[in-house]
Amino acid sequence: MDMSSNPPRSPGDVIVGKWRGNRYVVERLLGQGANGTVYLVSREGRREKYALKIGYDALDLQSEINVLTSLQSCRARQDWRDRKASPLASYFLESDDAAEGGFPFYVMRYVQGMPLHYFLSRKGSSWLGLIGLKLLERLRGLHECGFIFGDLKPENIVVSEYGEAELIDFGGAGPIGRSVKQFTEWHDRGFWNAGSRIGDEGYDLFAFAVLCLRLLDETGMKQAVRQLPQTRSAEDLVKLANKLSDKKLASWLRTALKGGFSSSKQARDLWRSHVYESRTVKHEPMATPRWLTGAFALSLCLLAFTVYWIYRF
Ligand SMILES: Nc1ncnc2c1ncn2[C@@H]1O[C@H](COP(=O)(O)OP(=O)(O)OP(=O)(O)O)[C@@H](O)[C@H]1O
Repeated sequence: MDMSSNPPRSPGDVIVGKWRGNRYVVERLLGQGANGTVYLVSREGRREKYALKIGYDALDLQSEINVLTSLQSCRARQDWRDRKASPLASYFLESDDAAEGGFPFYVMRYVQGMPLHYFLSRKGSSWLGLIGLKLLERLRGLHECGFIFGDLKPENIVVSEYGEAELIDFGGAGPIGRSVKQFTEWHDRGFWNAGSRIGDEGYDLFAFAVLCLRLLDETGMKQAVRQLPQTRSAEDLVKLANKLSDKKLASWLRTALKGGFSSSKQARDLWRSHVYESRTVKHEPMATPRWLTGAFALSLCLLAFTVYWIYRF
């Protein structure tokens, strides 16, 4: 079913699920991409907000829903095993067909925040250590469930005010071992002649390394991308990594670009010990500034003089 002709929804419109009967009130448009439109909605009569996606193509949307439901049950198993309630367990809420118009849609957790590149340009790149760690944790969880994310790029990462990073848009996600179905050139291993487009853990780690380079040296990336397709290689990216002042980060990126990590768990552990912990700002005790010592001495003299002046009379 081609759903590109679906009319845009306005605030106050109600989307009713034909099979499950839930009613969602549209609050506003959250965003529009190549695959669909996402609205901020609430369940009629309730306060919680959700994100509701209407796709342009029913088959594409269905495959996204399939990935999300498989992930959901895998995460439930992981949480049961780890005896914890992961916030990700409730990422996917439900899918249904609209009672009016018949188009399929799905409802997911509303991730409040801003895309990664906005966040870092506002707060500074020193946050990359923490956000990178969270993202690698998300990727590891996904890989453990047998999926790769595929289309990892700043636009598909939302960061909350406090630095909580979340992946959105699972349109490019698919089972490990299958061809990556959706990717963005800059982040794609195949584009850099650095490996196949068959999804494996290294594919996401490569895309993650490019993401870091893009965020830290956008100019260098733009130059590297201008190479002729046949001469483009991971070596161009390694050169960019070598120019970074953070040598531990550079070394992590080189390993990811060369496909040197045996798993995303190993990549995550190394990021934590080498990049995150060494980037954490250490609060050194501050030396007292000279002017403050001078001002203190002056006020002591003034006090002594005032005391002397009072007792003289
Ligand atoms: N769960 C969510 N919470 C908050 N905002 C969201 C959520 N999901 C999507 N969005 C917003 O909607 C936009 C479009 O959604 P999405 O990326 O899923 O669409 P797409 O058509 O698959 O995009 P693309 O062209 O990048 O593949 C996102 O860029 C984001 O701003």
